[in-house]
Amino acid sequence: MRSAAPPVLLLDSLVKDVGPVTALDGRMMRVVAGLSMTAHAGEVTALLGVNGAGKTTTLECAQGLQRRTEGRIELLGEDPDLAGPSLRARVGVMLQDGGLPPSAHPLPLLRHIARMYQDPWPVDDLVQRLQIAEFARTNVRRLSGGQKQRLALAAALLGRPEVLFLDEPSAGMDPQSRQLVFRLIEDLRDSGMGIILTTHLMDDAERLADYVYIIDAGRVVAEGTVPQLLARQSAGSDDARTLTFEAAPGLSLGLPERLSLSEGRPGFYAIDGVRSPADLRSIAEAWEAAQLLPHSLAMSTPTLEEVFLDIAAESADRTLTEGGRK
Ligand SMILES: Nc1ncnc2c1ncn2[C@@H]1O[C@H](COP(=O)(O)OP(=O)(O)OP(=O)(O)O)[C@@H](O)[C@H]1O
Repeated sequence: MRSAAPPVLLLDSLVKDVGPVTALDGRMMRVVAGLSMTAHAGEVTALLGVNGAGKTTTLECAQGLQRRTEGRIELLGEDPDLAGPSLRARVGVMLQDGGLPPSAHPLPLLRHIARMYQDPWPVDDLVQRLQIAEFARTNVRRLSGGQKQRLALAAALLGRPEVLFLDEPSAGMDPQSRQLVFRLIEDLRDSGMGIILTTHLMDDAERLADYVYIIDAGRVVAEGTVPQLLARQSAGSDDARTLTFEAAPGLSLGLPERLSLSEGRPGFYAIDGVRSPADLRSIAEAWEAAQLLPHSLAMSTPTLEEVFLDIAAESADRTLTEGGRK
């Protein structure tokens, strides 16, 4: 169940047109096409979508960095296009390209930004949590992508924001930096901050997100908690598993209808819909009837990546059908 408290961000039927676009003979292009979502305090809300799905544009409209074409936006209860500096001070933003001055050094930069706030987050604490000391003597221009991201995150947190926007937070990060940043995001969420992030990485969403919106062509095509989205793939049951095994190519098995056999690469099989030990017995009986002992076998639950690919394919089919009907 999602929190009953008012959302920290509400988007209602958001539309954003950009252009005029030369490739469209000077017409406008609809990048966000009626998108609705909410994000709550103490939760990580993830916008998941392929490159170009409209995630960054959506969040830039939400932050008041781009003007919407239509729809309603409430950020901490205010319209970001009409709000003054008091709203900005309650919102932290970490942009994909960092947005940091290239000639600055990390510590003076953080101290300078901290002075803009009445009660800033102590710089030393952020430096320690994000291990910034190890690159403190390097100017922004020479930092690696992951180091820039860590510095940008520290800068976004200095004002102790109530809402934090993160655009692709793990882009360019090595596994250690990613762990560091993810642990901090989890601590921030547990302390009650509302965190909204975009990503096209399923692992990031699976690890961090309390609620996921899957975005395609500027629209929400699926939403839910990660377990809810995974259950969707298993025909509504959280318990269904897939049994994969290797055997000679071109096999056919006499399985009950509820168990479906597919062959991916030749000789690599998957049986979807395995829900009980009785299903395993049916599979073993089918193998026995075919005098087959698999070379290897494994049981797994569907991954968010499989769900995402499935939803993306459904969405593409729908777009084609709708296009065909026009
Ligand atoms: N001002 C603009 N003029 C023309 N096209 C634009 C403009 N702004 C965005 N787009 C296009 O709109 C689409 C959505 O862009 P957006 O950056 O919001 O996607 P995204 O989901 O954040 O992608 P990524 O994961 O690559 O960051 C893209 O195809 C982009 O090229």
